[in-house]
Amino acid sequence: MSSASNLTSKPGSALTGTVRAPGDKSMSHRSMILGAMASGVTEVEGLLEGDDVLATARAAEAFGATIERLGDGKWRITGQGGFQSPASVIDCGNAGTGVRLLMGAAAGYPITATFDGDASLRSRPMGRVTDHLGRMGATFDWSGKAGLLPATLTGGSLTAIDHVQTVASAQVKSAILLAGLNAEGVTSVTEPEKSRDHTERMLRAFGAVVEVEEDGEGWIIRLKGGQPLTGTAVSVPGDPSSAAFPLAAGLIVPGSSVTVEGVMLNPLRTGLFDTWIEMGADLTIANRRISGGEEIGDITARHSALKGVVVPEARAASMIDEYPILAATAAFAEGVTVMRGVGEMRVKESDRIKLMVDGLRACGVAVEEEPEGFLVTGGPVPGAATVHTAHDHRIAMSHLVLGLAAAAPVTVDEPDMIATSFPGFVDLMNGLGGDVG
Ligand SMILES: O=C(O)C1=C[C@@H](OP(=O)(O)O)[C@@H](O)[C@H](O)C1
Ligand SMILES: C=C(OP(=O)(O)O)C(=O)O
Repeated sequence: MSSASNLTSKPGSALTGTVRAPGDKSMSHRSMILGAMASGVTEVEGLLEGDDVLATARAAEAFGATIERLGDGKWRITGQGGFQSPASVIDCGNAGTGVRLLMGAAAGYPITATFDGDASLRSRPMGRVTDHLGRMGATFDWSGKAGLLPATLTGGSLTAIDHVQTVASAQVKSAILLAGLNAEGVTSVTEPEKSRDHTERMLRAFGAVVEVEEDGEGWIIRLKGGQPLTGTAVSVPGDPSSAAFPLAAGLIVPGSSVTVEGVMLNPLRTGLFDTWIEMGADLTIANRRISGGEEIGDITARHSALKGVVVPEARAASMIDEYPILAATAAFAEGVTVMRGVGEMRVKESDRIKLMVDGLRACGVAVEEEPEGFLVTGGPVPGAATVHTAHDHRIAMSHLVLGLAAAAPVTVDEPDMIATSFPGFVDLMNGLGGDVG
């Protein structure tokens, strides 16, 4: 039985068919923020209309942009070439990307803004961004504990910094680069391990010069302050992090064959697909093409006999949001899947290592927890559990997919959070033949 407070997936039927993944969440946030910072009109197609991005759209409006919804996924942003002080608190909801990038963007302007979010966002570390924005000259007032929302930012008169990343975080890099756009001097971010580069790519599309120097496994990104942005057209491809869920069902439910069209294939986002292929997945990518400055393709996943693997730690940044669904598929693999070097999972919407360990154990899967990782041993998956999701969309979707291939149904609590990144998830899965309700 479905209800507002839970959602259940039942095993039994194969999933077949072709679907489109919702628009990429990272690019959708960035299109709203850059569109609001720019002068003139930005037209976006394929925008993810998930709760996180809608919160960023409201924030962009509060900072002075005009935001219009023209149709499904089609939005127009008319920017004023800068931010003004908002009249009320900027509520970023559940979105780490939204709040961290907005803080970076706002820091460059002589304005004051208070940022807040839901209980999950209030528990996530903001110091990783605000410490560096503070070094550039922004100030933060914390109404509660320092480093945790809510926080009031006063920006303007920034000076460029050279920042060397200690964790591979695109949110930290992006916040610093967006602030650097309105700072005196050249801002640089050195990444010993590359993180997703959507901000750099989109800044260029809006007319900024962003220099990238390869440096061993990583790179150094440099941006001169004082560059204006000009509105442009943005086409948002399908989100690989969302495509992962129907594809995972295709791999683990017997008799299935699922195709997801138009999935972004930026190599800084496709670590999960590489890992599945190493596990023996029948995963094929067809029709590779360029759209909106990114390579995209149509991915087909067929039911496969998977084998456990050791996921290279260096791959973590390219699949950090995908470990929960990887763990769900690893539960059906022969042998052990080792996921280490993923301590960042503990500071996402929930402590995702703990939530996956608890959820998989409740479903009868053998799991070992480590401080910075976890190990899943595959085998028959009994299911027959109610899993606590701590309001985390990816924890919910991962266990619902697992339930489609388990021996007995799996229920998750608080399914409304799925709309954070994947509104329409239930209908999409059921349209393929799944039983989620
Ligand atoms: O920049 C982005 O759009 C994102 C970066 C990642 O976070 P970190 O930068 O904290 O690794 C990822 O987990 C998040 O879902 C989206
Ligand atoms: C971690 C995520 O998002 P954010 O950091 O934007 O809340 C996610 O979508 O899995």
